[in-house]
Amino acid sequence: MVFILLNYKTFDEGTGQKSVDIARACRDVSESSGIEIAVAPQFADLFRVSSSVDIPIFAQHVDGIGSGSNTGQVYARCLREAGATGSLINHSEKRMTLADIERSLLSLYENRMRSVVCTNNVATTAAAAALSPDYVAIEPPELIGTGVPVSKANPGIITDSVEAARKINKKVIVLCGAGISKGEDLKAAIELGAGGVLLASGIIKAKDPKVALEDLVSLI
Ligand SMILES: O=C(CO)COP(=O)(O)O
Repeated sequence: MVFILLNYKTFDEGTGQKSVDIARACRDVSESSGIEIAVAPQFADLFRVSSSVDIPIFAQHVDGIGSGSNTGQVYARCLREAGATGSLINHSEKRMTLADIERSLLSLYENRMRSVVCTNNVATTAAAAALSPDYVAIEPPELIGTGVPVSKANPGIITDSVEAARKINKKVIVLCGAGISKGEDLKAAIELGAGGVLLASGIIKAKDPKVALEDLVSLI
């Protein structure tokens, strides 16, 4: 089953009430297409979105900490209480050490939440797969936010990542991201062996996000 995860980053177009409007567009397109579309709004919008729209909601980051003296850190249980059912870990814009990635993953397992570990190349994909997250998302940093789709600019990084992850842990699903926005980008990603995509600006900053989402799923 194809999985689409929409990362809101800190774009104004997905901040505050707009986070709910975009989540509603995702729900509508998910219902009409039958494709799972999840959203990753900012922390402070998680509860707002989960209170309004019934789709899978991810945080953009989680720390591997528990209850206690951890001011300013992001606690998995609090994310779950806010309505999140999963989290990104190690996004290129929020890099972590391997040890911290593992701790964050453990905090998600403990709270029965889904995990997406982002990676920047084939070697880090293999390392992430060894930690058994639900998904690894390969995103070449140089293509993020460019509108140039990874599935066209660097298809080899997707096929090599899928192969590397499969060798280490067959259960891990590989997503890809960076520059994905069109139906042809998603179709190419699936043909290259990805289980779905992680994307942001092409939808969040589109004039009409719902129309952009309809295009994204149109060839699946
Ligand atoms: O970083 C990304 C998603 O997490 C990709 O961003 P863009 O879709 O804007 O290239």
